[in-house]
Amino acid sequence: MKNYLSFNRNEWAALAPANRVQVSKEELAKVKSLGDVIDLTDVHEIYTTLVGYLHLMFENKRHAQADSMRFLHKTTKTAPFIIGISGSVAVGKSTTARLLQLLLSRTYPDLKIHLMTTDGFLYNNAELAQRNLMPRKGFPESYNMQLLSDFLSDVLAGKEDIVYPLYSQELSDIVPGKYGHVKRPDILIMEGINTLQLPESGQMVTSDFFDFSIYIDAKEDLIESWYMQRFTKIMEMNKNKPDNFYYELANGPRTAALQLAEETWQMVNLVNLREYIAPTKTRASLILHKTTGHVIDRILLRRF
Ligand SMILES: Nc1ncnc2c1ncn2[C@@H]1O[C@H](COP(=O)(O)OP(=O)(O)O)[C@@H](O)[C@H]1O
Ligand SMILES: CC(C)(COP(=O)(O)O)[C@@H](O)C(=O)NCCC(=O)O
Repeated sequence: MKNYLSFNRNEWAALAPANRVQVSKEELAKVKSLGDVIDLTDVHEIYTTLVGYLHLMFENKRHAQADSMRFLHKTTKTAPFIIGISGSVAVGKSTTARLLQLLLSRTYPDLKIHLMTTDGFLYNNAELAQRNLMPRKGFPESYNMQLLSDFLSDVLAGKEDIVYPLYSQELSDIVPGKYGHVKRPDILIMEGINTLQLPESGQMVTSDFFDFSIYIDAKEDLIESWYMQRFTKIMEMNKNKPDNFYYELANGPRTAALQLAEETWQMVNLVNLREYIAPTKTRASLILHKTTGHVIDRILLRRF
């Protein structure tokens, strides 16, 4: 990894700017996905520096855009700063994304920050079944990449109100008739397993639109344990909701449910990680490496 600067926790924490944001345990509790505890020390030792660095990149882009427009004698709306977050299923992308949104908006209250996931650009289950792609959910061909690329073009073009489909992990499907709205944010955080993938043909890809990208990295067996824990938690939370995808699993034999989760990890998500997600790691501007207990132990920042 010659093209990355490497920092351990202490070295990274020492770079934190002075304007530290105060976040309470209660606020952090709202960020956690499913009952996990996020350590306040992570906020101080990892995220304060990260938020400061992202703001520097954000300001650089604003100035560069303004200079360029001045030179060209043009006036144009400022395009949003787009941050992509990538990594395996269950590595902690959405948790990190929510934490970044909270901290960026607390540190810079004048900025409008929108958070979204690329899960909404998966084909819905009926369409996946029709294309024989159900066992390939999450793989590149299971996403409508053209729709995602068109969506990002609209975001950068500064369209006023852009709609996008929403995915529900509890339904395990696209939510019919429900949409998210992007309304000219200053910063857009987009998380998803496919955010750093390259296209099969020459079309634009998500990373072409990113100003900064983060890859969350960890050992496979750790991610597997986080996947299994999350699966169990979602199942427990939905054991009384008959409309839910997890309802029958939660009310049947526990060993069968856990076996299904284990098989899904081994045959779908782990294969996807090895073949399509991990190879995109070295395209990221920053790699956050996690160890046991989601503790970030190394930060790699791309130099070129
Ligand atoms: N920093 C963290 N501390 C504690 N638990 C975490 C942390 N980050 C993620 N988790 C837990 O790990 C699991 C996977 O995280 P999640 O954000 O859902 O992953 P992804 O979006 O990558 O699929 C969830 O149960 C989540 O609560
Ligand atoms: C929707 C996903 C592709 C994305 O997952 P995420 O990174 O949001 O956890 C994934 O949750 C998924 O459905 N994978 C297919 C196999 C499974 O059910 O886990």
